[in-house]
Amino acid sequence: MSQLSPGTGSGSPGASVGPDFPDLPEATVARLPEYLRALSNLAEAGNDTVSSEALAAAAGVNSAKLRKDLSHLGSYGTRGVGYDVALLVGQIEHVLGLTHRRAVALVGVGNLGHALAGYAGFGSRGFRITALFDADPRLVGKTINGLMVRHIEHLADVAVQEAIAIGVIATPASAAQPVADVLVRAGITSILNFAPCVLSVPDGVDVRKVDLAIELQILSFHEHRKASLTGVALTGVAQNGVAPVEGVGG
Ligand SMILES: NC(=O)c1ccc[n+]([C@@H]2O[C@H](COP(=O)([O-])OP(=O)(O)OC[C@H]3O[C@@H](n4cnc5c(N)ncnc54)[C@H](O)[C@@H]3O)[C@@H](O)[C@H]2O)c1
Repeated sequence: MSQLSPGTGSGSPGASVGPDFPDLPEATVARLPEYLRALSNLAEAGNDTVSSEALAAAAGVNSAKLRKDLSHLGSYGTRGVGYDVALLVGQIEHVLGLTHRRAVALVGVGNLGHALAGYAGFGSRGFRITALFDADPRLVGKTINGLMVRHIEHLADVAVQEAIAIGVIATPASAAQPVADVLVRAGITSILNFAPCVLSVPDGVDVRKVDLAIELQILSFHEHRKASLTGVALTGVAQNGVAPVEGVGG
């Protein structure tokens, strides 16, 4: 991992951000992993510095937003040079708590869980799946990617022994709440839920949800809107002989 230097960006006017960044907007936090991914690619390609415009383009955001986000970290870059890639990687890793790899437990090793357990790419991004659990006796004892599937009833003990930091739920929705309860009782306070349901958890437990169907439904909405705008424009041509407006539906 890179050297940490939070708040030491050149030109930082008094870098008021504290070590825990209590005032970092949630939307900024959500974009930091994108910046980190882009910076890692730039570093791999041999870049020592990067302009805000180039980094913004690589991360898919506008450069004013990127500069504002990075200013929260006390990172302002250097005029005419841009940002120091290694320094910025270190700052973002520090803010995201990625300076040591966190142990992740995956519950439910069916179709989705099996694919997640077999994915080798998490390691380079700060995580390692270290424990697999299922309730199906036909799966318990099997090995996936070098890890043995254990019965969910052993989760509490394993969570303590192996310092599990994050629990991932990939069970059917009907089992997700009881599994979340097991994770919470085991002292795990961060849960990533793939099951299509809302989990009820005590204060202090963070739940994030991944739902491809929701993403597809949002894209469907945009498709629907583009189609109806095109329809309106075409109708305009047919009825009025007026050319459709360019760039609709962006
Ligand atoms: N978020 C997404 O985009 C997305 C995409 C695909 C699937 N999913 C969801 O992911 C979940 C898993 O899908 P799948 O296709 O892998 O299902 P699956 O049926 O193949 O696998 C589910 C696994 O969970 C295990 N399980 C059931 N109850 C359990 C319990 N109490 N404790 C531990 N393990 C238990 C089962 O034995 C099984 O191995 C579903 O909720 C599905 O809707 C989400």
